[in-house]
Amino acid sequence: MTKTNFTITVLPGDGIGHEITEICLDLLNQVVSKVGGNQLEFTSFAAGAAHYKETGISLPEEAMQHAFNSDATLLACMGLPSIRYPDGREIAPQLELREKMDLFAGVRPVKTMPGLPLPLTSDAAKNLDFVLIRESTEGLFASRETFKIEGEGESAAAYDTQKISYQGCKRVFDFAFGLAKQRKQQGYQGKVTCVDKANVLGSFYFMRQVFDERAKNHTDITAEHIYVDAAALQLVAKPWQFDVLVTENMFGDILSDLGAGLMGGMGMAPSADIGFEKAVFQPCHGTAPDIIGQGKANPTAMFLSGAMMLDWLGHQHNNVQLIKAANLVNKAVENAYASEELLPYELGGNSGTKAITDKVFAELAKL
Ligand SMILES: NC(=O)c1ccc[n+]([C@@H]2O[C@H](COP(=O)([O-])OP(=O)(O)OC[C@H]3O[C@@H](n4cnc5c(N)ncnc54)[C@H](O)[C@@H]3O)[C@@H](O)[C@H]2O)c1
Ligand SMILES: CC(C)[C@H](C(=O)O)[C@@H](O)C(=O)O
Repeated sequence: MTKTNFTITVLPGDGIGHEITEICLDLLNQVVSKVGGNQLEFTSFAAGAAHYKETGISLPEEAMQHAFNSDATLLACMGLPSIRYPDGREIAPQLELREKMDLFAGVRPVKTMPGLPLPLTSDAAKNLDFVLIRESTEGLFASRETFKIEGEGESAAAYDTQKISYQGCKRVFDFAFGLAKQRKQQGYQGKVTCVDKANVLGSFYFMRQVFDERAKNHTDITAEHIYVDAAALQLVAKPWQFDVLVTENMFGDILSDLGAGLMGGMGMAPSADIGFEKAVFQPCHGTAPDIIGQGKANPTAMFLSGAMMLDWLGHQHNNVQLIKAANLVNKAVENAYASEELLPYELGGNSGTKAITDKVFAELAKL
């Protein structure tokens, strides 16, 4: 029997997370009841930098357990630059979730919305549609808790060590090829581009060899490599050449913000961290300390992350209504921007949280 009741762990986090979470839950409830047949049960937990400041704990065990046992987790954003662990690093429990739940594929779509004045003005750039897959459990982030400083004073040196494992590469490359295959059936190029720095670092040469080995199992998909510096150039010069990009954790962190820039800002960029069974959905953006409490937070990335969650749940459970609900959210957002009535603050306009939310709900009601 098809599953119809879904438990969702909700982590509003810090900063603008509190301004975009409730409205996203309202949107998801509305769209799910519109298509009928399913129910979402949300349970919210405090976690993040402010919670750490108050309690000394960034991610309560109860929240972690709930995330492990629920059908999916929806997270807004966490971290505040003024709140840090004693070693100077910021509070970032989203990294713990990715690692402990083995969410190795950070899926970060770059899809532009017609109707927005984007930084790249060529016609091709107005219709970007590619996906960056960020390996999310190892890479340079792997040593974040064990970094060391050797020596003292002017002879001190700090070391972070990158980890690129065979298994870590294999699973994320297979995921990328699988996604390219699915997309090819929908008319996309059928291409995976591995982004590395194999001209300088042995760990990336190792990663490239695993990529080439996995590519042999997917001969219907074009496999290519690009160095990360060249990728940064090409993402600005001709981003439409890409279909699926796959890369190391830190490179993916950086390039996905570049991708957000192509879409019109952080408020437009959704993401999903996906493992073999579990997944966490959250916008790419942070807590935006510069705009907290001003009504300027763009909820679009959160809405689209919620849609990614519905789509993932739909495919996991063979539930066509949830896939339909995801498509409706995507369409409502697209129509909202296509109206040319919205211009988010990040693009120099004055459409804030309320204006964007009202427009998306109005467009959803018409579908
Ligand atoms: N996934 C996450 O939870 C996540 C991601 C990035 C940064 N962070 C944390 O957030 C804090 C701030 O980091 P930052 O300033 O480097 O990145 P940020 O993404 O919070 O902000 C970068 C810029 O984008 C704008 N912005 C971001 N989201 C927006 C939205 N939805 N609507 C409108 N404008 C938006 C901000 O106002 C700011 O000018 C830090 O503590 C950082 O560690 C968390
Ligand atoms: C805040 C930070 C820990 C996080 C990351 O580096 O993964 C963020 O930049 C992201 O892109 O999700």
